[in-house]
Amino acid sequence: MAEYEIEVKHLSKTFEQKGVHVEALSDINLTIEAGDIYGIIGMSGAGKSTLVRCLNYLEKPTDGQVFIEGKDLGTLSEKELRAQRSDIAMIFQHFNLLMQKSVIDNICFPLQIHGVKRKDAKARARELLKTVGLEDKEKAYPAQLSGGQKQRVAIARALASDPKILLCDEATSALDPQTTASILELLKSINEQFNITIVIITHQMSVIREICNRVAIIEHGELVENGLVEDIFSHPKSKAARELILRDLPEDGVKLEGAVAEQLERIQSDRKLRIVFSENSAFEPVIANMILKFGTPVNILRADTKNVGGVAKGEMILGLPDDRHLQIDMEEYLKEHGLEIEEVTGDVE
Ligand SMILES: Nc1ncnc2c1ncn2[C@@H]1O[C@H](COP(=O)(O)OP(=O)(O)OP(=O)(O)O)[C@@H](O)[C@H]1O
Repeated sequence: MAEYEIEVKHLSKTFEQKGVHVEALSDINLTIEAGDIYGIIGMSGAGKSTLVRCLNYLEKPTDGQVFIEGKDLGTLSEKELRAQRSDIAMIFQHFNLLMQKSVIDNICFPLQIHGVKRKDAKARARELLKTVGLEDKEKAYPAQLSGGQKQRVAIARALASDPKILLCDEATSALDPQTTASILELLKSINEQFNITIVIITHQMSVIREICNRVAIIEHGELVENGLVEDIFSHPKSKAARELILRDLPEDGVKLEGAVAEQLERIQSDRKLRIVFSENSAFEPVIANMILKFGTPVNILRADTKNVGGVAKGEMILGLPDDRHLQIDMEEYLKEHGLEIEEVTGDVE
C-alpha cells in the first residue's frame, strides 16, 4: 500500500506561447491521502487548473513528479497512462455533457467505449442515476435539465469507471448557492460511501469550508500554505489565505457557527496595518485622501518617529473599519499610492 494516494514532488510547469514564457506552476509539493477531500484554492490565474491537469498527466509537468498510489506517472507508457487514468475521473464547471445524447446514454457512453456491453452499461448507469438522485431523468436530454441536474449526470458518468480519485475543477462555480450546497453534499456522500479521494479546485473558500478536510493555497503558481482546513481557518499564516477567508465571508443574514465563526470575526474586526515611512514619504496626504475617498474614518492606533542613523524613520499603525470589502480596498489603495504596508497581528500596546 502506498503511503499517499497522490504525491506531487517539486512540480513545475511552464508554457511557451509565441515566444512568451509563462511559469504557471513552480516547485509544488503536496500529498493527498486516500479518503481525503482535498481543496486547492487560489485566485483566477493562480495555476489551479494546470495543477489538476498535471495530476492525471493531461498536462505533462516541465519538472518534478506526480505519484498516484506510489506510481510515478512520468515513467508510464502512453498505454499504461491511459489505464491509470481510468482510476482518475474528472468533472468540470460546464459539465461537458454530450448534448445530442440522453442522460442514460451520456453515462453509458464511456462504459461502452471501454467494451462494456450495452445491457450491462445500462444497468450500471441506472444504479448511478439512483446514487445521484436522478432515476426519473434517464430519458431526458441535457438541455432539459437544470445546472445542478447536469452536474449530477456528470458525476454519475465520472463514477461509471469506478475511479479511486475524483478531480473536480470549479464544479460548483456555475451554480447558485443552494444548488452548490446540494452538489457538495452529494460529493461528500460519494466520498464516504465509495471511499473515493476527492480533489476540489475552487476559488471559493466557502466550498473548502463546507467539505474539505485539507487545503492547499496557490498564488502566482506557488503553494503558499497547506494543511488542515480548521488550522488554516483559525490561524491563516499567508496573506493569500487571509484574503480568501475575508472575501468569502457570508452575505448578511447567513449565520456561521462555532470556531470558524469566531475566527472569521476575529480576522474581520482585527485588521490592523503598519505603515513604515521615511522622512520623505508623503504618507499623510495619502491617508487623508483615502479617508475622503472611502468616506470612512480609520483609527490611528500608534504613530512613532525614531531617528535611525540620522534618518527619521517612522511607523504608523492603522485600525481599519470592520467592513471586509472596505479593508481590502483600503489596503489596495495604500499600496497603489506607494506606501509600504504590512499587516499587524496581535494587540497594539
Ligand atoms: N496552454 C497554455 N498556454 C499558455 N499559457 C497557459 C496555458 N494554460 C494556462 N496558461 C497560463 O498559466 C497560468 C495559470 O493558469 P490556470 O488556468 O492554471 O489558472 P487557474 O488558477 O486555474 O485560473 P482560472 O481560475 O482563471 O481558470 C495563467 O497565466 C495562464 O494564462
